[in-house]
Amino acid sequence: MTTPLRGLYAITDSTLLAEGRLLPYVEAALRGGVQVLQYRDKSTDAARRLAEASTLRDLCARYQAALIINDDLALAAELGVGLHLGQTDGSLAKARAVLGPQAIIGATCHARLDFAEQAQAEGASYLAFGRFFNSQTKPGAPAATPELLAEARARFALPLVAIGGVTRDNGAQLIAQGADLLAVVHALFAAETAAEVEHRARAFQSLFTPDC
Ligand SMILES: Cc1ncc(COP(=O)(O)OP(=O)(O)O)c(N)n1
Ligand SMILES: Cc1nc(C(=O)O)sc1CCOP(=O)(O)O
Ligand SMILES: [Mg+2]
Repeated sequence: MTTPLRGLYAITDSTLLAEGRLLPYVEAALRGGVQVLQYRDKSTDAARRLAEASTLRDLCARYQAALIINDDLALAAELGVGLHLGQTDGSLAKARAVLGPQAIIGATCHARLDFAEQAQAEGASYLAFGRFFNSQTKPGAPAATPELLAEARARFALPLVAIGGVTRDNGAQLIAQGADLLAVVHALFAAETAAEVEHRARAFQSLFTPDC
């Protein structure tokens, strides 16, 4: 079954999900309706990264969500899952050749439509733009405006991801401007309990249903 590239896109954070929170918080997010999960871990502990990502792959499969690995083509290939690449994370065309035509491969485009053109030409599955708002997770990421999304929407048929300081309150305007997926770290996972994560995920998902 193919995961639809529309809805809430949760991204893990090794600080917020430390001390045993990774699995219960991610499972709560999946129960709440997360469609795509990105494993984002900047550490160099390859054994832990493999173990965690492998467990997340099985968890995502149970909820029919897609797992994406941030930055690490070798890990994505080993697990047979998707990959997200930034502008300095290696060749998208090579990743497409290694992972095959069905793999979900995302590309960071910041606020640059020319980066998006390039990513599309190299075989990207989705185009990620941001940061749209102040981000506690990545405060220094280049800024983008919601209007840029509308321009991208007019130009590209690929799914568009909006990232950076996205919350339940500001997400609707990004969807209105053309975002298919809202990528979120802090507003989802900076929670006291797993139950709160599930509640937040449902609230984000409701933005994508017509009756919200
Ligand atoms: C969905 C999504 N969009 C953008 C990014 C940022 O990627 P990148 O610029 O490579 O930065 P890091 O996340 O690697 O710090 C992303 N991870 N996911
Ligand atoms: C990993 C990442 N990349 C960004 C970009 O703009 O490229 S913003 C970002 C962090 C997103 O986390 P939060 O939802 O907590 O702001
Ligand atoms: Mg990266």
